[in-house]
Amino acid sequence: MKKLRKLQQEIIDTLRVQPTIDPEQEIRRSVDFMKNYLKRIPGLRSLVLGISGGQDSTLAGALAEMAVRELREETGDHTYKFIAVRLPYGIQVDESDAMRAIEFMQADEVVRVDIKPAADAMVDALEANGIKISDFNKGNIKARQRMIAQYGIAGNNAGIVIGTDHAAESVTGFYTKFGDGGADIVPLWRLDKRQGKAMLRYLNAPVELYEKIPTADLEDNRPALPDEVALGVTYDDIDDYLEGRSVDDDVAEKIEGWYKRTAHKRALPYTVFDN
Ligand SMILES: NC(=O)c1ccc[n+]([C@@H]2O[C@H](COP(=O)([O-])OP(=O)(O)OC[C@H]3O[C@@H](n4cnc5c(N)ncnc54)[C@H](O)[C@@H]3O)[C@@H](O)[C@H]2O)c1
Ligand SMILES: Nc1ncnc2c1ncn2[C@@H]1O[C@H](COP(=O)(O)O)[C@@H](O)[C@H]1O
Ligand SMILES: O=P(O)(O)OP(=O)(O)O
Ligand SMILES: [Mg+2]
Repeated sequence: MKKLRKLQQEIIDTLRVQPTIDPEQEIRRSVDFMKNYLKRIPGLRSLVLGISGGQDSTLAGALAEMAVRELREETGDHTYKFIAVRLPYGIQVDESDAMRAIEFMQADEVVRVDIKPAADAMVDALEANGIKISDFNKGNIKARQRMIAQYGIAGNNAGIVIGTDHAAESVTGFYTKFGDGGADIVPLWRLDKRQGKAMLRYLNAPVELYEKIPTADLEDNRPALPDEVALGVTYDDIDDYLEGRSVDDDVAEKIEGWYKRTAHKRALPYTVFDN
């Protein structure tokens, strides 16, 4: 068998990815993590998460709802809740998927905030100062607007914000820094894309939600652009790499290129003590 690349092993160790998982065990692990976190910090009462209609937020939302439901039953405290947040930029073409996801997870509360007015206002204000905002840059402003909305809701509900970052996104830094990357707890961290899929399958989630093509859907000019097109590498290859399988050298180099370029996203802001 081909020996693992040195950086591949380092990445696997850093992101704590397992080559295989037992979906039931990993569901329990994430749910217990969220329950314990809420129990340990006095005053916290809610979990807040944006639901896009994609795979990751469907999984994180279903696990969050399980966590608060179990907490309510175990403690008798009925103030624990999960708030699902719809954050369309105007009209979202796959709105029905998002609502199907919310129905599947049986969210306690649903809040809807259209991020378009705020995102557009920010772009206009910047452009009024002569700063030309590209469509790509605007995409990151949309993602940060979603973060702001979720923190506004958390602040009003003794809540914390859940992030959906997982190993297959973390390795390429495929998220907006302080946008969807801005969160308080990340219950899917350690899992790759197919492992998340296996967990949704175990939970009997609607197939169309976990077989859906992953997209950040941030750009006006390229709506629903598949992550795999933006990245130039498939999730199957990323998952193989993270599970310690051998992949073609050009694939490994692409993944490692993303990993190195996005190191700053996986770190706290740098200080004079950093190297
Ligand atoms: N497909 C889409 O629709 C779409 C649209 C926009 C963004 N995205 C994805 O979201 C992700 C976000 O894009 P991004 O990474 O360009 O933007 P980002 O905002 O997440 O990160 C870039 C910012 O990080 C900081 N930074 C950059 N290099 C740094 C360094 N070496 N040290 C410290 N800080 C540094 C700078 O502030 C820079 O503006 C990307 O993976 C992108 O592909 C997707
Ligand atoms: N349209 C959306 N509504 C609510 N929440 C959203 C929306 N788009 C993205 N999100 C949240 O951001 C993360 C990351 O999305 P990616 O597709 O991985 O870029 C997603 O899980 C939602 O929590
Ligand atoms: O984060 P989500 O829920 O939008 O899933 P995906 O990354 O698969 O689009
Ligand atoms: Mg998505």
